[in-house]
Amino acid sequence: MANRLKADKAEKKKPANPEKFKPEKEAQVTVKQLVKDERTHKIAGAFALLVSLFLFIAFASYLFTWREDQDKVFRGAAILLPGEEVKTTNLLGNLGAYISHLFFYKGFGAASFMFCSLFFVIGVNALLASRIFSLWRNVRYVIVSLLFFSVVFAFMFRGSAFAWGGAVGDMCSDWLVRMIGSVGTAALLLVAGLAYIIWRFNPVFKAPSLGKTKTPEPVTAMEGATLVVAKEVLKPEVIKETGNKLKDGMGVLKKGPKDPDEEVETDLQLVEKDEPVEEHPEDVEEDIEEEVEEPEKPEIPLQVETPSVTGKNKNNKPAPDLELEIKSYPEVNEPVDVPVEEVQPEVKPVINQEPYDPSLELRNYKFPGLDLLELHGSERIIQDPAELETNKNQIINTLKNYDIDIQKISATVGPTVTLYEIVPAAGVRISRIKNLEDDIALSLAALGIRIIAPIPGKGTVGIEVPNVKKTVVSMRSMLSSEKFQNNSFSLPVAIGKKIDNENFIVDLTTMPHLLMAGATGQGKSVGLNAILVSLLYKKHPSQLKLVLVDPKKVELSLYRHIETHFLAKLPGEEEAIITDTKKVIHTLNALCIEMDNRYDLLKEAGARNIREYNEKFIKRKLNPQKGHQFLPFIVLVVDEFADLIMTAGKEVEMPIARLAQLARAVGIHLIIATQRPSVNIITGTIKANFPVRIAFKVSSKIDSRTILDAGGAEQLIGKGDMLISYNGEITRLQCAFVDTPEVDSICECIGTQEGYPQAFFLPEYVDEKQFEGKELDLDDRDTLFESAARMIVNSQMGSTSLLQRRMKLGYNRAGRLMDQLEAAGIVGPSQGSKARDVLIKTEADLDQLLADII
Ligand SMILES: Nc1ncnc2c1ncn2[C@@H]1O[C@H](COP(=O)(O)OP(=O)(O)OP(=O)(O)O)[C@@H](O)[C@H]1O
Repeated sequence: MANRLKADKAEKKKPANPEKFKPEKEAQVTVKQLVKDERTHKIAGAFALLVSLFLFIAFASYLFTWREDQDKVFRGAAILLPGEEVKTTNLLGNLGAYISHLFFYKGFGAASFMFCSLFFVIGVNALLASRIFSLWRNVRYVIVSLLFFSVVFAFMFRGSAFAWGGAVGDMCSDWLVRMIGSVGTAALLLVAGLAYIIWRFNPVFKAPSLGKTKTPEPVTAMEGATLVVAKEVLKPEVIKETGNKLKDGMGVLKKGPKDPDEEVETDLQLVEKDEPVEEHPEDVEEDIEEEVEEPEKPEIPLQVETPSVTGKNKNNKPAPDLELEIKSYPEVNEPVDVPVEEVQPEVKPVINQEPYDPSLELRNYKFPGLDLLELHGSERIIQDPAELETNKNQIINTLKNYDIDIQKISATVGPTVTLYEIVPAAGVRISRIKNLEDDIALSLAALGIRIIAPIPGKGTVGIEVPNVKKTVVSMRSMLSSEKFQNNSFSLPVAIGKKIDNENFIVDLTTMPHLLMAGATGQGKSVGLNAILVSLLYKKHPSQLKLVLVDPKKVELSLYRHIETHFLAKLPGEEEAIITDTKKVIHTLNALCIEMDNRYDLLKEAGARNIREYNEKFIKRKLNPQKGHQFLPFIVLVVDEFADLIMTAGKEVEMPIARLAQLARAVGIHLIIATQRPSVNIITGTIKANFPVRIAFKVSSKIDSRTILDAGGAEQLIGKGDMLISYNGEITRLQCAFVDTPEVDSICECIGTQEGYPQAFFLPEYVDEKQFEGKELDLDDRDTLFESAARMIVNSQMGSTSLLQRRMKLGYNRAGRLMDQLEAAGIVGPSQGSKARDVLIKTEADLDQLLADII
């Protein structure tokens, strides 16, 4: 890799004559570079494996040939000299016999087989250029086992001619017997063996219950309890080991940097896996520190972190609650049905005292299973030590060219990019690095480099470099995560993964609206699908209604199957998914009416928001006869907002702005996407009302500023790489990926189940302009005149707002109807804020009156 670096430099100088590079490149390789070269490591690895095999065969053979060869090998290394006549019977000849003799007879006896495992571990790690096994833990095991087993064997086979315990075992065993006698030695060895087993496996001992004495709950009930107990009774270092052990069980190994035993000897050692786990995003974390060797070109240690899924386990100590998260992982493989919170298994007669159950009408509704989603490739983050090393060196050298020295550099490997976090040397001003941003990006010359100087809240500089091999973040792994399954969010949406692998799952109600922009083909539609799918996995049809606007006519059409379950539309409309601009205006205004109506309901109920209102309704504190009803959340999704603004301008912008300002409290949330993030589309009004904004890759810095008020989105690398501005912070995420066939099968799973008789109706919106200037004329009665009259007579309440709510009308139309009812003599004149008197008392009288005037 060092050669490659040099070659790169050479290329820059003499691009015209590549023929000449090779000899030059070869000539410049120094011993140090050779030692660090990955090819050297591989050769060393292969050699170590060979040694392991050699020892194993020689040792095994020694078990059978030692007697014959013993007198020959006693002659020492001389038997290895050329011209020596001695011939041993070991399968690996004189060398095999001599080495076995050294290890067995003069060393550790039969325990010497442990050396084979040590060389095997070294060989595999070096050959595969990754830390398949933990070297230092193996070294520890080998040392302990050599000592323990050599003593045990020596003690057990004291009279045997074969060197079961070797010289070391014999010596220790004899000493112990002299000190504490045979019985004492046997007891000590037994206790030591047992102590190790307890330490390693932490078995649970249950006391037999005595009579009626209450014994505490067995801690074996769950692993978590075991860990807690272990933590209480063990020393800190034991706790650490236990934590590691438990993690190891899941194929994850974590190194504790503060343990001097575990200081790492090489420059870049990244992932350690005891057992590879295929399908889970893993927590792998390491700290690697190294001394600065040469003052002129400091070797700066690179800390590599692939932090925990929660991202909180950054100090390399076993996180107390980590185990719980890990325990939830296996569910990734299995279909996990989203808990059906409000669906009751049995049909119970509705008794007024019982809480109201909004899901009762579709009580057999089954939430889609996770098996409908796919795992797109392995979720394991791919770390290439060579890539990390090259990038590290390039960053250090580039900054050095600008006279910027570095104190420390660490790397966090994310699904798409790696964040190199730099602590500049004392005296280097971060603003200097900021000013050199473009030059540094140019020198690093990789597509998609983003420099964050400084990283908010830290005195460090971040450089994000795209990974050569990127990991797709599957929707399935997001939705099966503990954080998604067990949150109390009203509208949970799984958006993607942060660079530290933490799942970015947020409550849409807290956003409360979302603006998404990005050039075409960069992952917007996938992002919208990810949000919609998250909602469909968590919400019952009674709790959520979607208003889908799709001027492009293709992106959201998949959702037409769930019309009678989840979609809302204008009464009288055929299609639930709105594609026509004129209808969009009607729909937006209908949503405004719905919002006003909901505000009226909330006011009457004395509730501050939809949650309080629904709680009261569920507790049957609100009278449905007075127009109260359970209010589902409504999410409006507009895919391609630009088309609408271009054709309808203010007519679209105004209701959207009004909804964005006011609709949150009544449970209406907007998600708006556009591929043209220019200032005439994302106007000041829109921006001011959408505090949470997502940018996929855009074509210019100006576009990025239009969306995020900051640059950066032009440097993203596409395919779901995104920046989200949330709570005033800009975070880079890899958007969760859900493919069209997956969305299709989810919609089909929902669509084939029993739904409501029709889609959820939004209030009717009639363009008020059409009534303007018209005389009140009973011959020109509103089409709803008769039903309005019946409703008023039945309820005996001459209230315009009741008319609005029950019949889902706008204020103007309801007012006009009321005037017509007055003209017909059904209600009395307006009495200010009080309801009008109803002059017709029975339906029979009304029939009479209607017959007269029609
Ligand atoms: N999160 C993701 N992970 C992996 N690949 C992705 C992701 N998002 C998008 N892609 C890839 O990019 C392609 C384009 O994505 P998508 O259709 O969402 O783009 P778009 O921005 O909606 O485009 P348009 O505006 O033209 O509809 C997808 O087909 C997929 O191959």
